[in-house]
Order: sequence, then C-alpha cells, then structure tokens
Amino acid sequence: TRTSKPKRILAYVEKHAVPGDAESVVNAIDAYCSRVEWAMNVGSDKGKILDRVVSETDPDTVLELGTYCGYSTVRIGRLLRPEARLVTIEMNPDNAKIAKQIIALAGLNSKIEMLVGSSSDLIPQLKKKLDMKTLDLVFLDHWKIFYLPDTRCLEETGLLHKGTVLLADNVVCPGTPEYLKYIRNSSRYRSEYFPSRLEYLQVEDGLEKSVFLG
Ligand SMILES: O=C(NCCCCCn1ccnc1)c1cc(-c2ccc(F)cc2)cc(O)c1O
Ligand SMILES: [Mg+2]
Repeated sequence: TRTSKPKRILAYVEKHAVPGDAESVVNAIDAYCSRVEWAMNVGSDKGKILDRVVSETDPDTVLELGTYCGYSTVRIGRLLRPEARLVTIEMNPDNAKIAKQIIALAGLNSKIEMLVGSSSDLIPQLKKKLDMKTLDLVFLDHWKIFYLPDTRCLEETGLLHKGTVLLADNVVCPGTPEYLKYIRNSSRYRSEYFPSRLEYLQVEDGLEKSVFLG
C-alpha cells in the first residue's frame, strides 16, 4: 500500500499544524490519533506526566529510545532550553524518515539528533560519538523487552550519573515485567509509578520514573 499510518499522520500534521509551533504539532497528532486512527504515541494523558517530569528535571542531555513518529520527541523537545540536546533512537528507517519531517516542522532540529539503528548497538557509541558526558533524562518507549538490557547497558557504559531520571512508558500495557522487577528491587534506583491511561483509550497504563542513585 502506498501510504502507511506514519505517512498519514505526517500528512495530517502538515495540513493542520503551524510550522515552528511544536505545541500545534503535538495537538495535531493527538487530534488525528483520537479521531481517525489509533497510534502508539505516548498521548496527552501520559504526555502531561512526561511534561511534568521533563520540566522538573530541566535536563541538558536527553536520550529517547523509540522515536516512532516523533510525538514524544517533539513533546520533550519543546520544553528543553536552547542549549539542551536530545538524541532519539529509532530502529525502523521508514518511521525515522517521517519523524525527521515532523521534528523539522516543529522547528526543533537544532536540539534533536535522530539515530537510526538498534539501541543495543548505538548506546555504547553514545559516549564518544556525541561527546555525551552523561544523560540527565532517558525516556524508554521502544521494544518493551529491551528496556532492561538497555538500562543495564546504560549503567555499564557510564552514561548515568547520580540523579539521572529514567522514565519508562507502557509499564502496564503492553507491560515491562522484567524491567519493573529489576528497577523496583534495585538499591541503585528510587522508583515511583504514575498511573494513567493507554494513549487514546480507557485502558490502564502508566509511567515508571526511576532516579539513579549512583
Ligand atoms: O511497542 C510499542 N512501542 C515500541 C515500537 C517499536 C520500537 C522499535 N524500536 C525503536 C527503537 N528500538 C526499537 C508500544 C506498543 C503499544 C501498544 C499498546 C496496546 C496494544 F494493544 C498494542 C500496542 C503502546 C505503546 O505506547 C508503545 O510504545
Ligand atoms: Mg509507548
């Protein structure tokens, strides 16, 4: 089929958002996915919790795992200071292409770098590739079974510092049992669960916020 869901989302955003206005891009995607077709964006209910965590953390460096169409990338990027940097990793090159256009339309190119590939391959390279000292905030929203191995990799590559915030989407639906078991039982993290709803639906979901204690 010629179009894909991400392409239809991009077309709707191009038609209804105001170029350079990140808020209007977020609202356009939510309007489309709540009225026309569901998509796995973090959405507005969990998005408000994400906004609060980003604002409270006020990060200089952010890593997002799982870009998809760039909804949460834009949602986070719109709250960052001009000198802050967000690196987002997407596995699917077609989605990455769409996300790049949505991020550009939001006017956030200067703060956001997209890497296309496997998180387990790219995370070890972050330190040197992007002169990433350490990460202030990590948003986990990619394959749910990768949350734990990638968190272990972040620990081992020295990308986490005392106070780094990990925020994980979908810890209830689809669920991330191994990640939750590890992070809630580890003395190296202080975790807190924020109950919410699965994007655009009345199904329970939530975000787990974990602060690395060093
Ligand atoms: O699978 C999800 N995301 C990962 C997508 C692939 C990431 C690829 N990648 C990127 C970087 N490295 C790997 C996801 C799924 C759902 C969901 C919920 C209910 C349901 F019935 C069906 C689906 C809701 C979400 O909010 C999600 O995030
Ligand atoms: Mg998600």
